[in-house]
Amino acid sequence: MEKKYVLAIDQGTTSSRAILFTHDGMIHSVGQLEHDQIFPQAGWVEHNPEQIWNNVREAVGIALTRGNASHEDIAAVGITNQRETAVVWDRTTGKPVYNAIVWQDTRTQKIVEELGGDEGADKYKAIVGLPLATYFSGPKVKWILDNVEGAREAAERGDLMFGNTDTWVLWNMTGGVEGGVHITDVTNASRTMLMNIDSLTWNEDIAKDMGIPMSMLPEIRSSSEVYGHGRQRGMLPGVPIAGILGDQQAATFGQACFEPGTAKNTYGTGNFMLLNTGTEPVRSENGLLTTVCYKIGDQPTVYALEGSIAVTGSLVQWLRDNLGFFEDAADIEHYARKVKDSGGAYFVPAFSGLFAPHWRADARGALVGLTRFVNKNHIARAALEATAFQTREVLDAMNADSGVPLKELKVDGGMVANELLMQFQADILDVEVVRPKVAETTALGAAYAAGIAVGFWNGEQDVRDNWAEGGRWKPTMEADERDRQYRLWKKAVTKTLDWVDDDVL
Ligand SMILES: Nc1ncnc2c1ncn2[C@@H]1O[C@H](COP(=O)(O)OP(=O)(O)O)[C@@H](O)[C@H]1O
Ligand SMILES: O=P(O)(O)OC[C@H](O)CO
Repeated sequence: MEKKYVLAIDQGTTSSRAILFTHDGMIHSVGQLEHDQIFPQAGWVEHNPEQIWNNVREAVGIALTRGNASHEDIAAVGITNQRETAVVWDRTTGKPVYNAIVWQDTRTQKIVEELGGDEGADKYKAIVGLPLATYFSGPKVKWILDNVEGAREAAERGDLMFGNTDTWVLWNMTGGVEGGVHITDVTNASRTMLMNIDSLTWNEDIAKDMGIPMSMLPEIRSSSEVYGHGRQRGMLPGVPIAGILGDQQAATFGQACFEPGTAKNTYGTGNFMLLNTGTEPVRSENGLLTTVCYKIGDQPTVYALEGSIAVTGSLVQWLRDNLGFFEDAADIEHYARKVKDSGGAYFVPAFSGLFAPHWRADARGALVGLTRFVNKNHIARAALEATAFQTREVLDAMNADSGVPLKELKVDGGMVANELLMQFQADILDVEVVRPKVAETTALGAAYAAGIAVGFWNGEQDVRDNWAEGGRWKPTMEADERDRQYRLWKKAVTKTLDWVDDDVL
């Protein structure tokens, strides 16, 4: 029977999506379920891995039903995921020993400082391409082994497994305790702080420093090959699972950023800009991460520089959920449009400290420039502008590292529906901003990786051919005004630094 679709599973920070894609890269059907955001204390963010797995299954069921499709129509499954979020589970019971610790969680601050010692944040940078920070999986695994009763002993006996959510979903899909495969791909492994960025193998010395037994670590594979098949009792019996990419790398692939010097920026819970740097890892001098972009089968590994911003869309959620500003995230545009500017207010959402290019765990959020003139509309606008300013900081770092200014920026993710933000983004960057027709590039990238592995697509040229422009914003702001606003933004950032003392969370 001829296969009609590739199924992508996008296990994101706020929801899990299942999407069936047709051969021309169009969406056929979607299933999507949100999961709980668990905040046990200030700075802590957790997810329930069992809820995530249940949601993934249900989302797949919905996508199949809505698409009037069965497993027999599906050529392959690709998995993409929120990266760094760490799950530790028991290989004999299949039960997580603790909730997943999410990438935004800052509880490992002390662990990170202790690991760095006199050498500080750059201790492992030459090996793994990353600064020591709470963001990455390794310190989160150490926290679980240090703090969950019996976990370290169980890990040392070889009973525990670690994975980002790609690995957790794949293990369950392929049978769980009944023979599930324990595998991750190079892009996810490059976010753990445990993988040597040049050799693409686990670094035993760093794992030892973090007290993580090697037996917990999944096998590292390419981003596009058959890892296993859907379990017989599941919804996808025998279907090859053939692609894994961290969600930001998947979006880069789905946006056809295959040439060195091409970049995309994804606007979701946070923002993540990736610049393809070719087949050699480039070390940043300006606060960016060196990461694996993708590896297709046995083709050469492609690397990227990444600027990760922790809080962008989640600031919109925060205004909605914590302050009750509006009912729906999209409504922010309605309020922001009521005013011509932010009325002098600048909102620096350093809720998880500041990520790229600052890497300052001691920062906390601040709303500055307030006068009695400022109202709800100005704050809504300042929140959107914060996303654009943070992106400018990252783009400046990328231009400085690469020496070649970016000509245009491809964008995707939930926030790019916001036209006001897109125009302001082009204005503040002084670069054209381009949105593709299919904005679900994350899921699409994972679908391509899987479809290429099984011959459903021939390769990168198919991805290029399917990419189509959906919208473009050109800069219109005067240079003086752009410079003035960006100068004030940078001043606002300085107000957030050095906030956290030992007795402040
Ligand atoms: N029209 C909009 N304007 C501004 N922000 C939006 C809009 N629509 C969605 N968002 C924000 O985008 C995020 C969702 O984007 P999505 O790409 O689905 O996120 P993720 O993959 O991180 O879960 C949410 O944080 C939400 O607040
Ligand atoms: O799930 P998203 O889209 O918020 O992406 C999360 C990133 O992978 C974190 O590094």
